[in-house]
Amino acid sequence: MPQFWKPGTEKPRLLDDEEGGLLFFSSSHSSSSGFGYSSIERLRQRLPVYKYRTAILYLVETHSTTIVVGETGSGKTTQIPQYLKEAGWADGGRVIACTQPRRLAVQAVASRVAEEMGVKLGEEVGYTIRFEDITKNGVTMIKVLTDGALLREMMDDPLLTKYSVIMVDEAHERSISTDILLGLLKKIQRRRPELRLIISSATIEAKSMSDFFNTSKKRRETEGGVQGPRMDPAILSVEGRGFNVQIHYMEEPVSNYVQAAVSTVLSIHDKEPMGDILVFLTGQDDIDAVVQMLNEEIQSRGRNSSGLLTLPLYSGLPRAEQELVFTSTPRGKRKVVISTNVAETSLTLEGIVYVVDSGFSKQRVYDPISDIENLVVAPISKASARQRAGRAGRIRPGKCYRLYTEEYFINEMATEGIPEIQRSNLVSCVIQLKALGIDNILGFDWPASPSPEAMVRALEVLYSLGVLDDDAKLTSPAGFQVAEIPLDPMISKMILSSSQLGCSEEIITIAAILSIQSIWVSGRGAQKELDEAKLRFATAEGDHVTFLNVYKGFFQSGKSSQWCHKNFVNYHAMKKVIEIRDQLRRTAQRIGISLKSCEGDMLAVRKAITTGFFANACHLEAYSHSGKYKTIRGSQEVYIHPSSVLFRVNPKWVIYHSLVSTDRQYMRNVISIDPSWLTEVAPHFYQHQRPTSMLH
Ligand SMILES: Nc1ncnc2c1ncn2[C@@H]1O[C@H](COP(=O)(O)OP(=O)(O)OP(=O)(O)O)[C@@H](O)[C@H]1O
Repeated sequence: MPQFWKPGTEKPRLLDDEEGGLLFFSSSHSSSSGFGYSSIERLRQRLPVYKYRTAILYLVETHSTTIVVGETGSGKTTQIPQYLKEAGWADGGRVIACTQPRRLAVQAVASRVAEEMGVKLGEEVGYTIRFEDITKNGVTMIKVLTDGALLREMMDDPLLTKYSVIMVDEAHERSISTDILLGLLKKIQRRRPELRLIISSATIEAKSMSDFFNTSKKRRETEGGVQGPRMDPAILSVEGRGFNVQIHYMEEPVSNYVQAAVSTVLSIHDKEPMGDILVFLTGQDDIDAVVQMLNEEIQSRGRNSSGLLTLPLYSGLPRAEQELVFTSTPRGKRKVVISTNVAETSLTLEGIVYVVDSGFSKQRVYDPISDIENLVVAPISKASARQRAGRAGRIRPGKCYRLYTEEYFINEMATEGIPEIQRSNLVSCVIQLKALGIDNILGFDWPASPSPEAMVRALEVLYSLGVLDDDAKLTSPAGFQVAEIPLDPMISKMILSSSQLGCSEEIITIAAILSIQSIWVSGRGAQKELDEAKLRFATAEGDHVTFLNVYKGFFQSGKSSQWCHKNFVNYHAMKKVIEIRDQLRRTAQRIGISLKSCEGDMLAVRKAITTGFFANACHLEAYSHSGKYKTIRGSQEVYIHPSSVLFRVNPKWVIYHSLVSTDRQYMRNVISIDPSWLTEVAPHFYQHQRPTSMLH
C-alpha cells in the first residue's frame, strides 16, 4: 500500500499554496451543505462567482478586456456566459463565445449551460468543435467552441463580427491555439473596439496578461464623442471556491506511478466511504495498463469485482465510450475514471470525490534542429496539479492523493507549464496566420514568442510543400486550398495532390482515419487476436493501404457492428470516420478538388501520401537486423512501431505519419515508398541533401 500522510494526523493539507497558506472553500459553501436544492437557479446563486455578477457586468461594459481570475469550481465557465446573455449581450442576433482548449470540455460545458438555462442543446446554447457544429444561425446566443474552431471561423469572418463578447477560458493552459487567438483578438479589438474580451483562468498570471492587452491607457473616444470602453484591461479576482479538497502527499517518492496509482485506488476502495475516483495518468498505454491491473487485482483478491467500475478516458476514445464517464454510478458501486489530462479543466464529473494525481502528463516537445516533434511523458506544473485536485470538491468535499511528495510539489514543481507554442512544430500555426493575412509572422504580437528556429523550419516545410512562394506568401490556389482544409498542412497537401493523381476518394478516407486515434479495438486484453485480425487486412504497402482495406470491408459488410466486433475494428471509430470523411468531401468539393477513385491503383495512393509527407522519409540502415531506420532530414534513429503492419517487414524506404517516443523513437502509420518519388515531388527539399543511399 502506498504511504500517504493520513487525514487527522499532523500532515493533511487543504487545497494549498506552496507557501503553506490555506485556501479554503467559499463562505457560501460548507461541507455539510450543497445538496437538496431542487432548483438549478438556487444552485447557481450559491456559486462564488454569483456575488461578482454585477461587478463582472460593469467591468465588461466599461472595459475592452476583463481578466477574471478565480479558483477552480467558482463558476466562471458556466455562469459568466449566462450573466452576459441575461444582460443583453446576445440581443439583436449577437453571439457570446466561450472558448475551451479541449473538445470534451466544450461539449460538457455547452450541455451544462443548456441544462441550466432549460434549453435544448444546439438552440440558444450550442457548440462547435472540428468536424461538428451544433449551433443554429440566428438562434444560438451562447456558443462554446475550441479556440482552434474560433480561429477557423476567422478565415471566413476575420473580425468575428457576429460576436459581442469572447471569453477565452482556461487561458493558463496556453495551448498553441489560445496564444494565436489572444494575439489575433488583440488585433481585432483595434478594428472593433465594441468587441469585449474576457480572459479567465484559475491561475493565470493576471499581471502579464494585463500587460499584453494594455495597448493604451487612454479612454477611447468614439467618433460621435461618446465614450467607448477603456482599453486598459480590468482585473477581477473571484474569491471563494467549490468544496474543500483535502490534499495527501506521498511520504516517499514513488518509482512507478502506474503501480502506485493502482495501489492508491485499491486503498481508497478498501478504506474510504463511497464516492467515485478520478485518476490522472498520461496516455492510452498507462491507462489501459491500470484498467487491466485493477481488474486483475480485484479478481485475484476474490472481491466482488462488480463493486468497482473501471472506465478509461482519453481524447482518442470513441464518443460513446467517453460519455460513459458522465453517466451516474449505479447504487452500491464505485466508478474509477482513469484519464489523461482531458479531464483536467472545465469538467464536472458528478460523483467524483477522490482524485489520484500521478504528477505526469504527455506533453509535446519539438526540436527544430532535428525537426522532430514528440509527445513525451513529463512532470506537470503546479497550475495543472491544482486543476486536477479541483476535479474533486465540485459537488461535495473531496480528497486528492498526489503520487509525489509535498517537498517535491513545493520546491521542484514548476509554477506554470511552458506555453505550447514554445515547444511545438509551427507548420499549422504559420499557415493559419498566413491565411489570415498576417505576413510578418516574426513581428506578430505573441503573448509568448516562439523560437525563430522553429519559425524558419515551418516556413521551410511550407515552402517545400508549395504552400508558400518565394515571398513567403500563400500560393494561389494551392496555398489557399491547403489552408482551407481543417487538418495538418501535410495531410491537406496529400488531399490536394490526390486530385491530380486521381485517388482523392481513397486519400480522403485515409485522412479521415488518420484524424482519429485508432480504428482498432484496444483493451479487450487479446493482443494476439487483434494482431491476427489485422493480418486479414494487412498489405506490404503499409498501414495506410491497410486502412483502406478495413474501410472497404466495413462498407461491404453494410457498416455492420458484428463485422467490426469479429475483426477487432472499433465500430464507433468507423462511424466517426464516415462522418469526418463526409465533411472532408464537402470541403474538398467546395475548394475545387475533384473526387475520383483510383480503383485499386495503390501506387497513386502512395505517391499522394509522399507528396504530403516527404519530409518524414526514412531509410533502413544497411545490414540493420534490428530494424533501425534513419530519417533523411536529421539522421535521427527511428524504428517501426510494433502496431504497424510493416513491423518486422522493414522495407528499405518508408514514410511515417507520426512519431511516438518511448524507449525509442517509433514511427506510427508507415508506408513503403520508392525513393525516386522524393526528388520528384519535393525537389527543393531533397536536391541539396540527396543521400548517397538514394542513388541505389
Ligand atoms: N455538469 C455538471 N453537473 C453538476 N454540477 C455542475 C456541472 N457543471 C458545473 N457544475 C457545478 O458548477 C460549478 C462551477 O463550474 P464551472 O465549470 O463554471 O467552474 P469554473 O470556475 O469555471 O471552474 P474550472 O476552471 O475548474 O472549470 C461546479 O463546481 C459544480 O458545482
